[in-house]
Amino acid sequence: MPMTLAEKIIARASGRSAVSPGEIVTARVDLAMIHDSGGPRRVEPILKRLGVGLFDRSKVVLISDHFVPGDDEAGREILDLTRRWAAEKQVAFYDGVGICHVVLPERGHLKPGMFVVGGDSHSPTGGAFGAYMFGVGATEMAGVLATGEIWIRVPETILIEWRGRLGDGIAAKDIMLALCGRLGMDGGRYQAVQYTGEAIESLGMQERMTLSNMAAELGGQTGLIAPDATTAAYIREAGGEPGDISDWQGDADAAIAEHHVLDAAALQPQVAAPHSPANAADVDAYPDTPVDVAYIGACTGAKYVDLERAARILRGRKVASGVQLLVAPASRRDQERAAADGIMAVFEEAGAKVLTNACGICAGYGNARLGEDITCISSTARNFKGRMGAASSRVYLASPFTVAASAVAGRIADPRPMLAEGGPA
Ligand SMILES: CC(C)[C@H](C(=O)O)[C@@H](O)C(=O)O
Repeated sequence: MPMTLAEKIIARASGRSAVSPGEIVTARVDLAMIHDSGGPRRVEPILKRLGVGLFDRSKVVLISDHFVPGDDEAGREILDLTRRWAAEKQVAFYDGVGICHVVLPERGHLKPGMFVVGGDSHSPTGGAFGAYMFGVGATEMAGVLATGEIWIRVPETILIEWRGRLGDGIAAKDIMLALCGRLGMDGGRYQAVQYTGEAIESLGMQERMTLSNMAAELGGQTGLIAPDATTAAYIREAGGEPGDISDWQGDADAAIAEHHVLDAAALQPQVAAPHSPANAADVDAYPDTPVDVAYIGACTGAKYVDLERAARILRGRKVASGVQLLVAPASRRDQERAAADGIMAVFEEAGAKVLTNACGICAGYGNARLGEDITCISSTARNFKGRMGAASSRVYLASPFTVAASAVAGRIADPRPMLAEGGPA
C-alpha cells in the first residue's frame, strides 16, 4: 500500500506493515526530549506517585533552556532541580548551551525515520530531519517516560509545495508567516504538514528547522521534510549516522489530504501584526510603524543562519537612536561560530545587546521581558498578547533580515533596499 512519509514512520514505530489515516495505534518512541520548564519538575511527581522509573534512560534527552540563566530565585531552584534529576536518572543532559529544538539535532540526536516526542509545543522541529516529532504535555510525557509508548491517531498529510526560488532578503520565517496568514493557525488541523518543492530543497537545515518548528503555528502535529543529501550531511557533521535516507521518502502515489502550491519567487518580506502569526501581510502594509525593541532570538529566529542574515543588514550600520536591539543566539555553538566569523562583532558595533543562549523573552522568561506599551519587532515564532512581557506590549513578527532592518530604520522596514545598497563604506 502506498504510504506518506508520516505513515511509514508511524507504521514502523507501531510494528505494523502499513497504517492509514484515522487509525489509532500505539507507537514506541525512539527518543523523548524534555526541558527544564515542562520536564523534571512536572514529570517526576507523577512518576513518583506511580512508583515507576524511566523506560530507557538512553532514550531520554534533557535540555535546560527556559529558565536559563536563572534570573530569579524561582528559576534558579528549577534549574537546580533539573540538574539533580539529570544526575540521578543518568540521562543525556545539556545545561544552558542553547534552546532544546536547536541543541537536539546539533548534538546528533535526530535522524530520518525516528518517532520522537518532545515536551514542548515546537517539537515539530524534528520533522526537518525526516523524523516524526511532535509536542506533548507533561502528563502525557510522564506516561511516555514510564512506558516508552504513546497512542497516536494516524494523521492525514497536508502537502505544502513552494515552487521556484526565494528572492534575496526572504527567509524561512517569511514562508511560515505567509502560510499562517493564508491557512490560519488551525490550517494544519493537527495533521502531518509536509513541505516540499524547489524552494524547500534549496534551504539549509537551519532554515528547514524554522519551517518544521512553525508547523505548530499552523496547528499541524508535525512538519515533515523528506530527508535528502543536505539532511544527511548535517547529521554526519553533528556526529550522527543518517542511515539510508531512501527508506524515508513518501510514496509518489500515497493519498494526500490537501496540496497547496505557492510561488516562492513572488514572496515578499512578511510581517505579522499583534497578536497572532496569522496577521501576516507584506512588509509594505506597515508604512509608518515605529519600534522600541528589536529582538533577534529563539529557535526560529537566532540560529547561526539567522544571525548571519541579521549581520548582513547590520554590518557598517547602527541601531537607530531610541531603539534597543537584543540578540539572544539560539545555541552556544551557533554563537561561537558567529563569533569566529565576525558576526558577533557586527552586532556589538551596531549597538546590540547580546543575551544568553536560551528561550528568553520569546516565551516571556528572564529580565529582558517587554515593558508596558512597548512595540517590538521580533524574529520569534509567536506574538500572542502578553507572551513576551506586559499585556500592553505589541509584538510584530518578521524575519531576521526585517528585524535588523527595522532596528536600523527605527520603524518597520523592508530589508531589501539595505541589502541592495550594501553597508556604508
Ligand atoms: C514553556 C513551554 C512549555 C512552551 C511550549 O510548549 O511551547 C514554550 O516553549 C513556548 O514556546 O511557548
